[in-house]
Amino acid sequence: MSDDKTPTNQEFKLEPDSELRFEVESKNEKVTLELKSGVAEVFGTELVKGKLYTFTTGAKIAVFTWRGCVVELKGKVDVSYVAKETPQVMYLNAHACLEKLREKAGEENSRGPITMVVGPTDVGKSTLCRLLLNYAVRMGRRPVFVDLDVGQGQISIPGTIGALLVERPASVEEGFSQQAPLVYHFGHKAPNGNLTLYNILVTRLAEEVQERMQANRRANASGVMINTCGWVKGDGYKHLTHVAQAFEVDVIIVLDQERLYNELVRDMPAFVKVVFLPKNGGVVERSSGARAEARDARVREYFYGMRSPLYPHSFDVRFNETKIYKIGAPSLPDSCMPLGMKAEDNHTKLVAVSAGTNLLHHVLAVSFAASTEDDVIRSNVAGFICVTNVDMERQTMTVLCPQPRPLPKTLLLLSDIQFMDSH
Ligand SMILES: Nc1ncnc2c1ncn2[C@@H]1O[C@H](COP(=O)(O)OP(=O)(O)OP(=O)(O)O)[C@@H](O)[C@H]1O
Repeated sequence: MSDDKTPTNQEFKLEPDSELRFEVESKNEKVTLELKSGVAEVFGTELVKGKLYTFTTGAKIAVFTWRGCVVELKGKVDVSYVAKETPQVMYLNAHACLEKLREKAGEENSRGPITMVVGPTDVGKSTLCRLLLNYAVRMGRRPVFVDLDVGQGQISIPGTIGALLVERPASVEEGFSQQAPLVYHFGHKAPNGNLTLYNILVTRLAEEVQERMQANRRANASGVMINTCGWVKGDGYKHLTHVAQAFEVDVIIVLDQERLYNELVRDMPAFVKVVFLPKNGGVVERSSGARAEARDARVREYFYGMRSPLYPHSFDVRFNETKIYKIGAPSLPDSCMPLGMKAEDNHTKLVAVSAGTNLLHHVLAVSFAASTEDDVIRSNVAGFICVTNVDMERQTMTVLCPQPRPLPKTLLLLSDIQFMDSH
């Protein structure tokens, strides 16, 4: 293992069935990867020989080869080593089993496998979803990717859940293409921020995904891959069983935790296949600081792009031109609630938010709901804006917005997610 942090220009010869793992940690660092010969892939996406792939600070990458290859890394990597022991063959077997179910679904014109990947934090759930989706799409499938991880998800920004039709393998550097995802606003970075709302949104997303799949035969036979949060104990476990029920899952892949595996085998109906897979030893544990940075980076990416830059607009909006709401009022004991209402109802209550400094640096979701008459909670969102300045004297706020003014005349939903625009 090398972690001397000196600039490197290293060539690695990888034996079949091994992987090169590396991390870029230093600030403002760029590392390029090039496949010199042989065949290799990064989380299921094949590398193109001679193409330079650039990775920046925070990247934790594994280059895996089935048949052997030579790769070169240029730049300062903080960690780089070759691992011969990986669970890749088991992951490939899982893919082969899913493929069988897809073939059967194609022949019978029925629904392909609905697979959910679960496990504690930092076991490689997102990476396994990406790998299995990439393998599926490389076989000509069009699976749907559902990301329920509101903290470290791969679709849209933190504080949301969403779905995406995967039509091509993920880009090695940028992940899956974010064209036209279906996104619901949750507003918290963990499901326990409002579990009642989270479960409602999961049910809503499941219904919508099902509907859209029925209209697309190829996607229907390809099935769904669901990524979940690493919250697996107590209420966390209950929320997983809710997801399984809402999506009517066929397969649950449990990464790393035997206890969770046994609980699910015990509690799931017999037709749900619960499979245990070991985690890849290369998966990197992330501190809460690193998680917060990753969330920040996702919001920045939403507004400013990643490799191909985006140019968001910044303009002033008068307070009286906006309708801002928040979902969920503070909890009250049942005894304090009006007759016939439960404390839970408060969690889904739409509360008007008066504009002021309370909005500063907050992300606001632009809902498709035009008024409170609509089903605001269950409406998906068109996009996001961020409040970068508040002027109480002029009663205006400055917003960062992907589109030029004016803001659509729909409701704005306040999120707990904050973003400091340092551009
Ligand atoms: N084989 C590997 N070698 C090196 N790094 C890896 C490998 N597999 C995954 N990683 C990295 O480890 C980190 C954590 O992986 P991942 O996000 O898949 O875990 P997770 O279980 O989904 O995490 P979370 O608990 O946040 O949902 C990611 O940065 C990923 O790029």
